[in-house]
Amino acid sequence: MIITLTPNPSLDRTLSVGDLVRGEVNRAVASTLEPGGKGVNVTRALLANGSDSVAVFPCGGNNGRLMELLISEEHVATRIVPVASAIRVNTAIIEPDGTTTKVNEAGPHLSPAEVACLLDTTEELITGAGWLALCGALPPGLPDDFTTQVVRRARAAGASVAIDASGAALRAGVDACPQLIKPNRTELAELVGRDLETVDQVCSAARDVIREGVTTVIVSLGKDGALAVGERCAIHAHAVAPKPKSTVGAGDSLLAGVLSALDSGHDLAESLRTGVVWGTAAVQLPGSRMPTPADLAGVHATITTDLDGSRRLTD
Ligand SMILES: Nc1ncnc2c1ncn2[C@@H]1O[C@H](COP(=O)(O)OP(=O)(O)O)[C@@H](O)[C@H]1O
Ligand SMILES: O=P(O)(O)OC[C@H]1O[C@](O)(COP(=O)(O)O)[C@@H](O)[C@@H]1O
Repeated sequence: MIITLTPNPSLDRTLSVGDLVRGEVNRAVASTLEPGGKGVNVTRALLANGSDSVAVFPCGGNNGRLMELLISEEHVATRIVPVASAIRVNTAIIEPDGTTTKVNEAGPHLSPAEVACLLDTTEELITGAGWLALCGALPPGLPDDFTTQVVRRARAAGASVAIDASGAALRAGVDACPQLIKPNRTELAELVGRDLETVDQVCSAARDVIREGVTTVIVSLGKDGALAVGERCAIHAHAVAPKPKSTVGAGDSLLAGVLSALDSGHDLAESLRTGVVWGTAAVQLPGSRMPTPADLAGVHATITTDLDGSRRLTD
């Protein structure tokens, strides 16, 4: 069982446009509205592929009512913590060449009582679960050490912890030594405080984080695939997306695939391969739709431990 915690969920509006012109009226040629937020997406992907998962998140306001409706239409298993303020709407604008511009709202202020309820609800569910995935930005006003508190409670309950966050929240999470983090290249560069241009530089940054007490670092690299780095290994997996439609949710799908395989007892290489298949399948779906087994069937990932360290990364 994999529990996800999304402290700042969202309604995800994805708009496909012709070439985006700043300062002009741009007409959408297609649009989607989906329940979102990183952990919510991880649970959506897991459930769509037969893995057990429950999404924990705060939900309030008119946006929250719509979120609950969309979530129930998709039969997503949830433990919702009711809050007074409205959850956010995040907008992604996709141009014909795939360029994606995201505008993410800050999200609601949660009261101390609401934060305590979110922590207690999560703690109650993780007892007996294999993994807790703590995913996405923190809403305003939530202390950065929220991440640290979550990791400590999960470990005390015997669950392994995966974090997909950025900035100060990721820093605080790393300080509590989770089993796994899933930064993209930009997030890892921010964490270690230096630019990462090559495979070797990414591996060396991941090893710095591992020396701090994280067991595994999965670095998502867009069209370059993903790297898994552990204390004694570095593995690269890659798959081609011939017809990319939307990268929104690809990182969440990748993390879901990795956790699904790890939770089923697979080794790190097979788990990375699974994650890259799930991430690449998500890229070929509109909006933040999560892949089903039929979507995964056509994707084949290659995997290697013979890394081309000097290779410059493209994304
Ligand atoms: N254009 C693409 N072509 C093929 N695979 C992709 C592409 N973009 C993303 N992916 C796959 O999805 C995964 C997650 O995407 P990425 O954009 O790196 O994550 P994030 O959304 O967290 O920044 C990648 O590791 C890769 O496997
Ligand atoms: O919590 P953040 O960092 O603002 O990100 C939230 C957004 O990320 C998403 O989970 C998509 O994430 P990825 O594209 O990284 O997989 C959206 O559903 C959501 O709008």
